[in-house]
Amino acid sequence: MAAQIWGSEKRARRRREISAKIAQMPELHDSKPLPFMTREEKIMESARKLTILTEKMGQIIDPTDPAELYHLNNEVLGLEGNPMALHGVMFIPALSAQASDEQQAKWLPRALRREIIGTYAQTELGHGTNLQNLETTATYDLATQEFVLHTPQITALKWWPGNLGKSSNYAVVVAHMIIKAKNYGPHPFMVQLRDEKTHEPLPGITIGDIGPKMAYNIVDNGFLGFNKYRIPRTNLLMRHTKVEADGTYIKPPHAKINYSAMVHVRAYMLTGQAIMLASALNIATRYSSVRRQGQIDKSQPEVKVLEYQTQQHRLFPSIARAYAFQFAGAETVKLYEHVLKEMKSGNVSLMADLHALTSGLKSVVTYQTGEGIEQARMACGGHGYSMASYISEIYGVAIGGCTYEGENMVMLLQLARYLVKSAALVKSGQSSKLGPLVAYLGVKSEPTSLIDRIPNSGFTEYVKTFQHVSKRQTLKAADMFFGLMEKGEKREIAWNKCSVELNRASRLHTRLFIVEAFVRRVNEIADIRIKEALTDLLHLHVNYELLDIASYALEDGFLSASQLDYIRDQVYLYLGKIRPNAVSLLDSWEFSDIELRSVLGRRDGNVYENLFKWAKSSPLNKTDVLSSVTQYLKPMMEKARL
Ligand SMILES: CCCCCCCC/C=C\CCCCCCCCCCCCC/C=C/C(=O)SCCNC(=O)CCNC(=O)[C@H](O)C(C)(C)COP(=O)(O)OP(=O)(O)OC[C@H]1O[C@@H](n2cnc3c(N)ncnc32)[C@H](O)[C@@H]1OP(=O)(O)O
Ligand SMILES: Cc1cc2nc3c(=O)[nH]c(=O)nc-3n(C[C@H](O)[C@H](O)[C@H](O)COP(=O)(O)OP(=O)(O)OC[C@H]3O[C@@H](n4cnc5c(N)ncnc54)[C@H](O)[C@@H]3O)c2cc1C
Repeated sequence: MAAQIWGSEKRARRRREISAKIAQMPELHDSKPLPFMTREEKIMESARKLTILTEKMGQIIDPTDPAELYHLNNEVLGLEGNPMALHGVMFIPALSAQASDEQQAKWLPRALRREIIGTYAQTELGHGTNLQNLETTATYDLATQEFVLHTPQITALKWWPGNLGKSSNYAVVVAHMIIKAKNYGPHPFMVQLRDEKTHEPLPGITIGDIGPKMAYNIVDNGFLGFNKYRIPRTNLLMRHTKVEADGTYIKPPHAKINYSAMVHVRAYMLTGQAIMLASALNIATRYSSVRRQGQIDKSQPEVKVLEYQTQQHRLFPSIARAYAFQFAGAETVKLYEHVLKEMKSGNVSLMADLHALTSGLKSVVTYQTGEGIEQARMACGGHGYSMASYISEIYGVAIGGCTYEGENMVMLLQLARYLVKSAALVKSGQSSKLGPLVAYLGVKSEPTSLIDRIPNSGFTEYVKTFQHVSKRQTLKAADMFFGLMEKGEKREIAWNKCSVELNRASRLHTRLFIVEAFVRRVNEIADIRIKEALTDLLHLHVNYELLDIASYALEDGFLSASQLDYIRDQVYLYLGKIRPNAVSLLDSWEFSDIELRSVLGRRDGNVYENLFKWAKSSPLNKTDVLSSVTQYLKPMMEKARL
């Protein structure tokens, strides 16, 4: 099963080898539990480990393999981030995709050797989503052949970029490029921020940390202002766009090609989300098979809480989602790598499809991951609320994904644009022009679902039902939009008035894609036992998801009330079937105790003894009487006693 999760037997084996090596290297372990450290201590600890990794990484992993890098990162540095997180996740990908060969030769080896640390600075205090209204400017000075970066007012300060505050000395900065008074829109520039020897900010640069956040507090998200700060013309990233010495602008082959660093993270982050969801569920499911509370049969001893159907209903559909996200994520990364290769050789025809797909997936996956982790926390009762579970940290980090790389609602609306265009093709009889991901929009569906009548259809009837509801909602939302415009409403106003319905279509379309990716994977599996276990999980997934969106299928009678009962019964049936495999389905992800960082989720199940040990190690327990008591509470009580 680990081979299914991680993509191949070799990958699963490599993960085990890497974990085993790390287990033997105490210098790479947390020196104490992260929840007991201050933010400064955590950053220090993380930087300490980073320097060891820079020396020894080659002995542990293949540093050119993103999956191995990511595993090493999760084990050693953890999911709260690190002082170089953006260096690997966005700075290097931005240079790789957007810098010319010559620029790459100059900067990439330095970045890869870690001579310099970089980040990706785009969002501003006043604008993040709406890139067209970013305020930072890069004005070309023809006389000196330099760009002058400037922050015209406080709202134009770069705000949020990870590791910008304190750690990075370089950044890819997105600014509006102005040449001879003409604004060419946002473009990426390579900018040195700090002196390479002293790490002091360079003159003309105001920079710092934006303060603590809900999670991710090892990352120094920062602010940055420019005061007429000059960089050479050749610091504009020029793989796709060029500016010649005389100010001539050569436009890129696709208007949004400079957005590739965002698409990179959107494609890769799905796996990250699946891992976080599976981690939280691993903790909750292991704990649920240790925790005994109450009796189902009063004549019997207390049961493991995992025996309760409500507990299973709370956890198991999310286990299925974690697998589904992992499989959909693997497909998306493959597609992304393909499109990136094509883009490098000038073929940009697949960019729109990739953008639409990653926008929808990013939104649905982060939202449902957040939901699943929160349920996992509650499933652990009181101990879930303790930082000893580590679930609250996982939750805080995971839901950051609902916001970064494009706020979820906004990204769903991006997918909706693509769906509406596709609906227009269907309506104008041009279904043959639909791309493969939306081809179903042009296919006539049956009058009713056959889910309960052809139960062994290999999930075909389920897929058809998802297709039906997605198609219907897409065409309905598109009709609403076109209808408003026909009545004379301006396009943007009409769009806004339909946007809730449009986003519903985007979610349904994305959920269909996730189901299809799960079905595709299960169909490929040769090993009978693995196939059986995953088929059960897929049954739970399709029934649970369908129940969740049933109103869309009920309203036009595609599903009947009795079919809904059938679907509900299937959910209960598969909860019971999955119960014996539940812990194994999560243990198969092979998270080490080092990586999980959870007292509740330990592999050995020795929860209570370790919770007590953990509590005793709390800094508050270093002394029996705190100074807050001697200074304030004791005098107060004494005064009251007089
Ligand atoms: C050993 C230690 C090492 C540690 C490192 C580990 C390394 C591991 C390496 C690899 C593994 C990676 C694993 C990653 C795991 C994930 C971890 C996550 C870590 C957390 C990091 C967080 C970092 C966060 C960063 C950011 O948030 S950066 C800022 C992101 N900002 C946004 O996303 C802004 C959102 N806004 C937009 O995208 C746009 O403004 C817009 C909403 C799309 C609108 O754009 P605009 O220009 O205004 O467009 P319009 O003119 O309206 O036109 C729309 C038009 O354009 C098309 N379009 C838009 N975008 C694209 C695109 N990207 N591609 C193609 N087409 C695009 C769109 O479809 C429209 O087309 P139509 O008009 O035809 O409809
Ligand atoms: C943990 C974290 C890490 C980050 N790292 C980086 C980084 O490394 N580099 C970087 O540059 N940035 C980074 N960001 C910033 C991030 O990319 C932005 O916060 C994000 O893109 C959302 O933009 P915003 O904050 O402007 O939200 P806003 O756009 O102001 O969103 C506020 C609300 O307005 C709604 N809204 C906005 N526009 C529309 C619209 N057109 N239609 C409908 N509704 C709309 C949204 O849906 C939301 O409900 C990070 C953010 C976080 C939380």
